[in-house]
Amino acid sequence: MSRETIALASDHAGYGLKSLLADEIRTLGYDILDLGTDSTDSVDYPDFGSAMGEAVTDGRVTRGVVVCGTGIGISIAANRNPRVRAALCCDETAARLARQHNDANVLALGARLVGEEVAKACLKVFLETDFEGGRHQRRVDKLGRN
Ligand SMILES: O=C(CO)[C@H](O)[C@H](O)COP(=O)(O)O
Repeated sequence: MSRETIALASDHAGYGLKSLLADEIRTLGYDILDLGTDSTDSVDYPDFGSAMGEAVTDGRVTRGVVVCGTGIGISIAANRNPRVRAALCCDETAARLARQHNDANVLALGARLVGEEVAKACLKVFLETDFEGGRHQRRVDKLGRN
């Protein structure tokens, strides 16, 4: 069976955490599509949130992770794409519920706000938790029509 590819995107503030999460994603048994940025040189988070939206829309990936300083800007940028349901998470519970209730397809993290261990825990839960469907499916369907 082929391995799922998980896309990763960050700005300069998220670059370090993105690199760490790339290793973690491979360890968990997935492949990586790295959409940048590639260093801590200052860049603009909308460019990378939008790159994630394009990767989801054109089918290169079904899930991804975005990181900036707070996770706020890059999640706003990613969510401008109608195919993206990016969830900004600060703990494992949020990451689990983002999958179970919202069928989130992009995990957003704030590198300046969450520690590395919390970020790795959020990632693992995000990748390994299924959408519950049922009443939540109706609500997610409505998101797609807005
Ligand atoms: O968190 C962010 C957006 O929500 C950015 O990472 C942050 O604004 C970058 O700031 P600076 O240019 O001062 O490094």
